[in-house]
Amino acid sequence: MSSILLGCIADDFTGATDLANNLVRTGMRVVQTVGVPDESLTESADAVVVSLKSRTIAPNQAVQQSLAALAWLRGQGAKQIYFKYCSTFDSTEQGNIGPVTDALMQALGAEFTIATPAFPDAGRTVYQGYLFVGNVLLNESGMQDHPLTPMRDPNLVRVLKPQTAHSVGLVDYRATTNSAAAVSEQFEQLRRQGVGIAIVDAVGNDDLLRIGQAAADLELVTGGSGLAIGLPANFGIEPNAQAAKLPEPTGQCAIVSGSCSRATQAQVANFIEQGGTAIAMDPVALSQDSSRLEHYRQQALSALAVGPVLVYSTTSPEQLVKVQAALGAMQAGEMVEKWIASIACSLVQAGVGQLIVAGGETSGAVVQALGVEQLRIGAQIDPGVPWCYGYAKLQTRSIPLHISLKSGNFGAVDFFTKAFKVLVP
Ligand SMILES: Nc1ncnc2c1ncn2[C@@H]1O[C@H](COP(=O)(O)OP(=O)(O)O)[C@@H](O)[C@H]1O
Ligand SMILES: O=C(O)[C@@H](O)C(=O)COP(=O)(O)O
Repeated sequence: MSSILLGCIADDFTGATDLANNLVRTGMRVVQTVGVPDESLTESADAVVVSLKSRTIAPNQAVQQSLAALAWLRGQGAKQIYFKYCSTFDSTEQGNIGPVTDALMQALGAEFTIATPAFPDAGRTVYQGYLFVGNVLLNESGMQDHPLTPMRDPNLVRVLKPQTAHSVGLVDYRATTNSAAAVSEQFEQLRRQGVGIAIVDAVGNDDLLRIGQAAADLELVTGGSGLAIGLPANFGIEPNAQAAKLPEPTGQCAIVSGSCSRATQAQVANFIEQGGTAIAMDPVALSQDSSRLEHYRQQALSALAVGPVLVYSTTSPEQLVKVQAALGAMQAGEMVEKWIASIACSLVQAGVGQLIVAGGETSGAVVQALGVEQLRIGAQIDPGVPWCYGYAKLQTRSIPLHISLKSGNFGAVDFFTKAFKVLVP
């Protein structure tokens, strides 16, 4: 097996498919693994994205898992390492963006790296170090109400500083809108000043291409998935339509959603408006009476024959606050993830062959419960969200499955209906 070029570590599962999607679109052959594989890669690939579920776990565990992923990727010959986190810089006060970046830098002997969450195709831009989502600042975008990582400061230099032992700097738009040479020059200047991590402005894809070119010699790059569009060219790779071909879809269609992001809320509402069958979970009632889970499961299984069924815990910020007050934020998150994962497994066992999962944490829980080990990346549905293909390993069965892991804030309002149409051959 030939060596891989780019080794990627993603802090959640939707983020991993988002990155894999951008790499495939720029011509790389990509394998996405679920967790760190036990064995060497068995197929040829230009890049491997190791999906972790490390965004909101304790920093020391996130570091440990990321270093294990790094060791495996280096074992596959990776020439450059890419740490992928959310384009909305999702982190708690402790991390995990800072601690994981520090640990990877140390392990790689890297004195300098970049932090580039910008993803203009999905409306995430960075200007003077301030992160915008669409036309509003990060802290006005709904991310201030995120269940696990509320983002209340849009200034990324300020957000990153308390999370890292390195000095944090900024490469601003004057360099990134100018030329790759100007960006390289800024990298050098900051490095000389003792800066270890530079937030990098980017408002358009051309900026990302220049940043990518300037980053060719960095051992480690970090960011959202947008940065990926500028990297394959450094390895002489060009776009190639064949890279996104998947087998034909089979089975019934279902959606499970534990995402409380604004975009998902609108997508759930739209699915219901269009007449789709939707089953709402009530976490507080469920925590008091576990038999409700069986009730939801039976409802979902009976509805499958009629058309795509949606099972969701998606709720408004006001409701979320109430549930979290009753159950605790992290505890509620874990319980809901477990319940949704359990229903997803039943749906797949009952014949669902096309499954959409909304929410990064939720996707991690579902993919792990399904026993999926590896995913191939197919056509993009909306920016940042492709269809993927893999095998669920449930009891003794290996079940082929098309699965789409939708980041909370990604996707058009009709995503839950449109996605299945994209898959039709
Ligand atoms: N109704 C709810 N009450 C409390 N927590 C919830 C509820 N619905 C979902 N959650 C939790 O909120 C978190 C959502 O995170 P995630 O799946 O990454 O989606 P997103 O980031 O789009 O909101 C998960 O841990 C999920 O279990
Ligand atoms: O970079 C992004 O925005 C996504 O790839 C991502 O990581 C989103 O996470 P969730 O909103 O938790 O799905």
